[in-house]
Amino acid sequence: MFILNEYSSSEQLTQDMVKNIVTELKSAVNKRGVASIAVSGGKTPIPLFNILSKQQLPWSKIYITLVDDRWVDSTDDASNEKLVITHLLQNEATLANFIGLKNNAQTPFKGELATQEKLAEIPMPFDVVILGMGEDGHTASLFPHAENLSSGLDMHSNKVVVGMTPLTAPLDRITLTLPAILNSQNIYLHLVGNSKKTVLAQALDGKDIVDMPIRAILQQDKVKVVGFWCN
Ligand SMILES: O=C1O[C@H](COP(=O)(O)O)[C@@H](O)[C@H](O)[C@H]1O
Repeated sequence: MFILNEYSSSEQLTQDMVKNIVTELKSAVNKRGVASIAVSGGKTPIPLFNILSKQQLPWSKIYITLVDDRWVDSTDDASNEKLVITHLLQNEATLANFIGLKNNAQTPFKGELATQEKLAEIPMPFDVVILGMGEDGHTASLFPHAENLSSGLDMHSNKVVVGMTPLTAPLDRITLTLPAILNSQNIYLHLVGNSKKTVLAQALDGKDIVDMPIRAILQQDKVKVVGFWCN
């Protein structure tokens, strides 16, 4: 269940994604009193965060977490938490409830349980999960051929997060597991650039999830996934 929306400008793409996110979060607050969203890190979502942060929403009823983070301090430039603090938890969105994935454990593997306990505060299912994709076919921090990938993909593990040591990128990570990502009303895949479109075509063309973990998102039938792409 994957559809791709293509845009001729990044401004149009951002506007449309923001419109969809605002609609879903407002409707969730109206229905259950609270809403939740899990966002990606990386460079792609920065313009989206800047505009989303200015929207009039009942932010104090909205819970925000990350789909993944590098196991670094939240003041480190490589931290996705730092990115969210700098670009999303600003303007109107300073009132939002943010729960990060990093804790004080020495490694993400040792920190899994404490993060899972923190995340118990988040209203589930997520109303929106925003995913990105790396040029190696990773999404969140589900990395191709990583030692712990099978644990992240296990639909019966009862784990919300797992540690991950990528073979194709630096730094240990913590990531939402596949069942946690799929426990969402909406999944949006945010892609910018021609090279990401080529990688997407490769992902749609094959079946091996260990080669390209994004396939576990694109080729499932539990949740509709909407792609937003522009060059
Ligand atoms: O490592 C990561 O990369 C992906 C893609 O990042 P981008 O810079 O190409 O947008 C991102 O979705 C993920 O959250 C991040 O940790």
